[in-house]
Amino acid sequence: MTTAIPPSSGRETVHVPLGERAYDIMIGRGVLNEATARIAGLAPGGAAAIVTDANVGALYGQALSDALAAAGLRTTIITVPAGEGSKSYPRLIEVCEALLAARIERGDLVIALGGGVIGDLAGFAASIVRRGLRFVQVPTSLLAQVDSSVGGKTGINSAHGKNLIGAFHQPSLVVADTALLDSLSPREFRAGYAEVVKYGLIDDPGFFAWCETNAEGIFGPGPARDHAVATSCRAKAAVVVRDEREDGDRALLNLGHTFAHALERATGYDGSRLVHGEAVAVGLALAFRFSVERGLCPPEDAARVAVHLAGVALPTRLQDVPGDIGTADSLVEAMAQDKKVKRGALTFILARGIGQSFIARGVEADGVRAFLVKELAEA
Ligand SMILES: NC(=O)c1ccc[n+]([C@@H]2O[C@H](COP(=O)([O-])OP(=O)(O)OC[C@H]3O[C@@H](n4cnc5c(N)ncnc54)[C@H](O)[C@@H]3O)[C@@H](O)[C@H]2O)c1
Ligand SMILES: O=C(O)C(=O)C[C@@H](O)[C@H](O)[C@H](O)COP(=O)(O)O
Ligand SMILES: [Zn+2]
Repeated sequence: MTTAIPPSSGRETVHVPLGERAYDIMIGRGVLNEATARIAGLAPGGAAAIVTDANVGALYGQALSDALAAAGLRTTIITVPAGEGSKSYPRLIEVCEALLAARIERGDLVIALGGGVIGDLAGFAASIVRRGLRFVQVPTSLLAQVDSSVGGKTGINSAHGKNLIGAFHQPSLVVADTALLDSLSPREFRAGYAEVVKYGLIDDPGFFAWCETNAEGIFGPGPARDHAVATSCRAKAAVVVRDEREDGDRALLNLGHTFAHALERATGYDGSRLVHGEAVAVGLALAFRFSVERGLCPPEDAARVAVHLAGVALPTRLQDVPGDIGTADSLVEAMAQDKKVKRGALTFILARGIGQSFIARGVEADGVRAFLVKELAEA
């Protein structure tokens, strides 16, 4: 069933001031409708290749293609299977070849229409085809609207680990139409919510408290949802502008991710067991408990984080991940490929409390292993 693009209502624009790579994030219910003219204006008389997955393409692909064609662009739709498995070498080759076959030129556009998988895959393809095509992010999952569509990290997975092959390539525009989230499954909505909560935990305790009070509203189609998306985008944009290529502060956005990525690798990127946002939820809870164990964080704060995440039915313990996730040794082994590793030493994002996260370099693997042994032994 094809779903029409909803009519426009209230909206907000967050600007990402990155010099010649600056762009806007348009946010709100129905904002895609009015954005099509703006997208077409980026490549007048040119072409747009819409890269999407089978689920999102069936819902919104044709409507977006028709709207862009009406605005004057020649359009092509490139569809890959839904799910993390598409962040792979074979799918990357497929998308690159399809872009070339469609004669997408340097002045044309790649449109990533989908969740974070599509944004990462299409963005990476855009960064390498003809040595760089411009791309527009049209994020359709909560996770993509609050996180992955902003900041220019693109890439695919390797058997060695998450996102190990990729490039920084900023989009030219991000269009986050919150009405598109109406068709997202409750499980995927929850997963995206973990990345929303992350911003509060990094440095905004007031936002975390607001999430605790407003979770129900955020999960529904109303102003709380739009506020959560806009606040998240503002928070991410501020960090990215300070440190575009993760030489320092940007690593804070990786709160929970050293654990999360190890778990995703341990589950073979099998979304039926664990999707990224769920892995992040476990990772956030672990990062806070690890911080408590190291005497950094009050136990009440770690408990509050876990209670909130579990309260919206997100996993918070290693035991919540279905199936075999290996041992403390194999998880630590996976962490050795983390991109934050420096001279072989692990880097973690730890916390002195809710909203007081910091970058901890040189964390000994033995301490992490002992912590994981203890966590795995919990009933
Ligand atoms: N680049 C970054 O900065 C960054 C940030 C966070 C996460 N990520 C990456 O993002 C990926 C996860 O993204 P995700 O959670 O969006 O997963 P996803 O792209 O797999 O989307 C989740 C599922 O929801 C479906 N879907 C998406 N939008 C829909 C809609 N509007 N209606 C119905 N179904 C819809 C998809 O088809 C898919 O089955 C991971 O690979 C993660 O590593 C990247
Ligand atoms: O944008 C960032 O920077 C992030 O860390 C956001 C994360 O939510 C996201 O999952 C990102 O892809 C992880 O980055 P990575 O460099 O660890 O792969
Ligand atoms: Zn993430």
